[in-house]
Amino acid sequence: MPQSVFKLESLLETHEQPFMVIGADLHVLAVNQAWETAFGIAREVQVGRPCCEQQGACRHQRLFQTLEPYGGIFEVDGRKDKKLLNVRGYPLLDADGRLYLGESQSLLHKRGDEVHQSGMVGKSEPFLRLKTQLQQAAAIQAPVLLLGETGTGKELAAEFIHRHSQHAQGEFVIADCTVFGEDLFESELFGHEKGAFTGAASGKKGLFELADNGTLFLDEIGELPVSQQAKLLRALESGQFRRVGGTVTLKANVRVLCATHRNLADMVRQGRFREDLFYRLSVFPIEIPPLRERKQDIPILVEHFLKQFGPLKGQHLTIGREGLIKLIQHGWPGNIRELKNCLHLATGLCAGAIIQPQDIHFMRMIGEQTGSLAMEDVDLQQAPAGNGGNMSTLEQYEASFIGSLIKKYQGNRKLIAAEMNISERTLYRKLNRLNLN
Ligand SMILES: Nc1ncnc2c1ncn2[C@@H]1O[C@H](COP(=O)(O)OP(=O)(O)OP(=O)(O)O)[C@@H](O)[C@H]1O
Repeated sequence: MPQSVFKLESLLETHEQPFMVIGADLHVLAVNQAWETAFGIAREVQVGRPCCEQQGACRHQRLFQTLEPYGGIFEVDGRKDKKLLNVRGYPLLDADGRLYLGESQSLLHKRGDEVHQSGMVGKSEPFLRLKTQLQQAAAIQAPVLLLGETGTGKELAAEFIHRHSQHAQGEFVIADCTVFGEDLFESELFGHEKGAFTGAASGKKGLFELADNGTLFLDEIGELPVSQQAKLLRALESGQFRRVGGTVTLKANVRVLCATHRNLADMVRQGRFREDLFYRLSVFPIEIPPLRERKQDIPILVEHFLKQFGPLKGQHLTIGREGLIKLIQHGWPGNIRELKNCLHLATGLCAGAIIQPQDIHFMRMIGEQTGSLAMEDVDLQQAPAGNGGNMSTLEQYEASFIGSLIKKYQGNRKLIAAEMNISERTLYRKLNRLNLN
């Protein structure tokens, strides 16, 4: 494996979704730990295998030809059974300009016994209020709209409601609305019959059917194209739908939960979200507070994540007092996901069994808030004393990666942003931060 890809592997580990890197020869180059856990296959077995059964006539092959990122729902073979995945593929370039394919593969549905067992952790006032609301939501049937910034735990909250509801024995099906373009939405949600459109070689159940007697979680509902919103509303109101190309009306007993990081009420005012669907979905709105407003949860979250990451190092990990203070002083724009990723990286960088300040690196963002909680409000009792040191390679790595794209595209930001699959605005911020302007 080329040296630069080897370095990428440590970045893969900060990815909480199953993630795979495929080479231009259509063989698997790397997978992360989340992938091993989701599929029950060790990386030693998977690395070096062909990318998929239809190798050569597959989505991976197409990406190497077109360089176009893709998204959608695909069926793949797991160790025990076939699994439905929400897939996103991106072209990746290493520092030497070599092209790879990175694919995130999140499981679309989880049976009761697969649903997150580790649960939600927290003990702050805002967290306990949230938990009470989630318990109330689980006890009734009303549609729930989970609101909150990215990484605050909306998906985990939806799982919590599912697990504590009367639908707990059914499936928990996750539909990521960001992958449904105009064409995909109807066939993915309601299914299609054989021959319904070009490429429909066989009939397929939709997510509504898969979630029968369970819960359908529509994540990022604010991203659903307006043209598709009426179709969703119709199905929610009648509880009935038809597969694309089908003549039979189907019914499914589904609890629907939605989440968004957007202000849907504003979107309604701007005509980007249907008012009738907004009222239908937001009967019980639940706001998930950002981490900066519940910093009292940081010590217990740190302990929780270090318990998960310790075994990766074969060690019981703790954090030094200075390290914990550094975490508490940060604003956490990426919320709990950012904290988790930060600790994952710190686990890798930490030389001993105690995480030190120099092991902790933040992704900096412009306009970041620091939070209003005073240090003395946070219980530091559990933190042992720490010591010092230095280092940071993550930003250098990012800078050299972007530098190679600047060279490749002669500074054309549109093309660079497209290749990195980020907005031009985000690229602009990164360039400023990394002094690449
Ligand atoms: N209270 C919590 N206790 C433990 N882990 C948590 C908690 N809240 C969130 N997490 C973890 O943080 C990560 C992000 O959570 P989640 O995916 O639910 O956020 P989200 O709000 O749905 O994010 P996005 O809007 O970007 O999809 C996950 O790994 C989740 O397990």
